[in-house]
Amino acid sequence: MGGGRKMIVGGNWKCNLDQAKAAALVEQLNGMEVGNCEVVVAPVFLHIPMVMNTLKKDKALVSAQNCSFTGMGAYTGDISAEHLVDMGIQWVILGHSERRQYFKEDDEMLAKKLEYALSKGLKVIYCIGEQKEQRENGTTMDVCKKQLEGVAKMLNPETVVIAYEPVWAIGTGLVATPEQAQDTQKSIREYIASAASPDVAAKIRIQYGGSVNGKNCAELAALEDIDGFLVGGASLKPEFTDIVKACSA
Ligand SMILES: O=C[C@H](O)COP(=O)(O)O
Repeated sequence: MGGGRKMIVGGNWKCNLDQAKAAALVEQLNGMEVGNCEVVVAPVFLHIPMVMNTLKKDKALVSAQNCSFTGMGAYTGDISAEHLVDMGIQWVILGHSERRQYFKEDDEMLAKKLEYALSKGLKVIYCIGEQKEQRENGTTMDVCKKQLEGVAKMLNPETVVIAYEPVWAIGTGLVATPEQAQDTQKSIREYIASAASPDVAAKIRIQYGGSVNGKNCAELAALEDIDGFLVGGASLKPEFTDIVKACSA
């Protein structure tokens, strides 16, 4: 939390929850204190209309977890940015490591997705982060720079949030130490200053993601270059409201 940037917390529900559980979670979210924190939650596509109809907009907005690199057309199984906009959705998560790993989305495709989504007026949480062996062999920033270089000129602080998610920390309980998270996010901001501009770097929000929970969030939220969180597992539980609270001061 630093530089006058507004904190933003995302709840990425991934491919989880049936309708009844998603509805119960919305009920909890409707009671949370958000203060000055911006909150978005990303249900599975099929649940988005229900969540949009029941989630109070002064608590959280709804995000999609992905969208196509194309517009509408003959692309079986895909969902375009135009569909999201038509549904009143304002946010989309792009480049999550699970999309990179299981669906083979590479930097080139993700740059196309980002460009297309932004051109249709969506706001984007754009995910980057290194694998375990890359952390161990000291190439974390090489990886993050490579993931950012093709999109650096598209980084508008009004419409893009970066989510730094070390892959080894996702769903493992191995949260990055405050030093690892702060040092990496500071370096990411320095890279953005050189690849985009110092003004963009100062204003763009960088979330941390990877095993954030109700207990470790406060220490991480206090760090200069952490502007919120992208939360997976804990976003499905009541403790998500504690994470938002830690970012709401
Ligand atoms: O999008 C969220 C991240 O993948 C973090 O997931 P996690 O909080 O379950 O580690």
